[in-house]
Amino acid sequence: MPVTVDLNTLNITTDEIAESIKVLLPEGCFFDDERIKFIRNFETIDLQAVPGSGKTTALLAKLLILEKRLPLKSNRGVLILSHTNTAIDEIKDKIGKYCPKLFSYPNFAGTVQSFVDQFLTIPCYNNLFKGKIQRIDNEIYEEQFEKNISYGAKTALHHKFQNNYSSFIKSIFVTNEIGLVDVFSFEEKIINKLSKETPTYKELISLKTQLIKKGFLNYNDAYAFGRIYLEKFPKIKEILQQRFQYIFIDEMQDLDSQQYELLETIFFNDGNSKSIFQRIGDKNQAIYSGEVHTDEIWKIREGEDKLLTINGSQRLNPLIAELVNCFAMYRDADFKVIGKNENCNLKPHLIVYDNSKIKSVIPKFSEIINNYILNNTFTITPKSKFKSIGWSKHTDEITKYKISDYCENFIVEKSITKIDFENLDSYLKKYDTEKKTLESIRKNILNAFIKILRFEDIYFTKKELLNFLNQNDDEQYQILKKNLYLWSIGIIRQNFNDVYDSIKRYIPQLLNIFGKTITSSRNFIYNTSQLIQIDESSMNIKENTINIHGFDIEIGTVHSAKGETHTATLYLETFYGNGNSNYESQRLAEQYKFVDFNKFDKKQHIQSTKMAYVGFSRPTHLLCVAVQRDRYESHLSDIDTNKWEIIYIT
Ligand SMILES: Nc1ncnc2c1ncn2[C@@H]1O[C@H](COP(=O)(O)OP(=O)(O)OP(=O)(O)O)[C@@H](O)[C@H]1O
Repeated sequence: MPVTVDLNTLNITTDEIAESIKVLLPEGCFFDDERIKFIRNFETIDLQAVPGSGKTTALLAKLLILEKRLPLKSNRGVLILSHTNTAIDEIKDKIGKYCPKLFSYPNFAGTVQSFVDQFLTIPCYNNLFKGKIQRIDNEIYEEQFEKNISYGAKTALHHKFQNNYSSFIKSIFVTNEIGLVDVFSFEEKIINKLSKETPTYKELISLKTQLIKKGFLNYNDAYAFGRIYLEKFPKIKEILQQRFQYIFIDEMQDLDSQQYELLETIFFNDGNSKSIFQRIGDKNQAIYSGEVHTDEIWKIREGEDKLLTINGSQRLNPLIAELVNCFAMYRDADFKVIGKNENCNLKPHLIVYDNSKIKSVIPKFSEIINNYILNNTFTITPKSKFKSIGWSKHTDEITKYKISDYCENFIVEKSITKIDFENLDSYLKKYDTEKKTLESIRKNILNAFIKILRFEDIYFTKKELLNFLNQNDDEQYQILKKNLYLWSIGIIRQNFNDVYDSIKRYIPQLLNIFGKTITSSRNFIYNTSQLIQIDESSMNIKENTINIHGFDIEIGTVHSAKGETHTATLYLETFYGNGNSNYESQRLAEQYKFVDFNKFDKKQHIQSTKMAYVGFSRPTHLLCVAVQRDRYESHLSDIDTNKWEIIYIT
């Protein structure tokens, strides 16, 4: 018999909760009272909880239940936001097939960036310029900037900003009232030792104006237009509140300040919003985008019942949870990471290696896992994930450890995340080898074509290009489709050179459709890439994965593991920052000894503790941490062996 509850909870029944449990949780698991309280809550609140507490899972339960109440009255919608496309894809993967309405109009599920682009930036731009934005993309923006800046200004700016050149060119914006301004503050851009009278400063104003007018925006510009839109057309706030009745943001801690302010302004509106706005995450896990947030961006709502928490981690076992607890940066009076996963009771393992044995660390991890599989401590299922993670991908000095020192095959940019390569040849080599589908090769060839077209001042997305040909030139459309198929097959069959030659022969034909010939794209088409090796055998190897004992171990950054659940995690300590004490075991030696983090005045220690907090909190069964022997002996040798298993590689 369904039990109904009060109106604020949308009358969610226990049967509906039970149904969501069936979809989301392993056999025998359930949602306890705290989680049910959140699932049933449809008011403006924050949910803050420790890693693996099931925040995302509880949100999914709420969404599954909401699906049954769609469409909402007055055709209002549900807005689901997260930080990365991967996070949104995971939400869709898990509940998409049960929620046909939730993922279509008038609802919207996407990244914060995509929401801002679609609902603020594009309409604002159309309104102000009556034209079309070509692209909102950092890479294409930089490409256009480089193409149009004079040699003199470029040299002066490179000299001035050196490694910060790329962030500098994305930090400028132009307003009619002031001229060159900072893209975030809208205050006049003062550049040290570059007065407003210099040709370079003047060129910056005209170049930036020109790029804006042509519709080449970077991600920061998108927020600037968002802000302008709200200022010029304040009614838009109400329109968006009316459009979306419910807003859910997962991984809230990863928002940067522009995103935070914009969403607050629209959907909280100083408490006067028509929308229900729920923010879900864990402040202690704010490590997004390489820049670890050290300031507090997420201000928790004031007032009783505005903050919900759920206690206990469903992912972590009590021994791992006790360690993770020490790395938390923000802790209220009753804060504690409590491990509720009783499936496995392994202590965290410390792998202590001699310098010369650094390459044996990941194989050792594999061996440890294998032994636990052999003695049935844990079993492999299709969902099992084993991963080695570290913070630093780059260090300036070769003596300082980064992820690739542990595994020389580690590729910093995985091809699946990078769609912009050096030259045409690299597009043909670097397709998504994990999927090994014709589709991923076809996409890459099309990406190369739209880049070539861009070089020649023709701007299309892949879809737009195909639609254009389909509608305007059926013969060429059929030729391209057939070629794409043949080239993709050719690449799969490893006929790289034939395909490469055939594509080079076809390009003039493609450009000819638009009345163009090969000019600015020449180097891109004919140069061969230095960064990649043309090695036929590499095409069948899964990138950043090794397999020693019959199961895959992924290798990645701590950032890449955010939100993930692993069966076993190996945390590789790496060098980060300037000065001394740059490794986790140096900065956080006390926390390895189960002392709560307390270096609140040290920026780099704060960064390290957040990294370790995220990284150490991934596994359900086994956590291994790799520490080089000298650092172990000078910092950690007195750690409690009742709480750690120590394994030496000498
Ligand atoms: N009520 C539950 N009972 C048992 N297992 C659960 C429960 N809720 C979630 N889990 C499992 O716990 C793991 C972590 O869940 P989830 O990813 O939702 O946590 P999270 O709080 O969002 O994590 P993170 O803070 O790392 O983003 C998953 O494997 C999930 O299936």
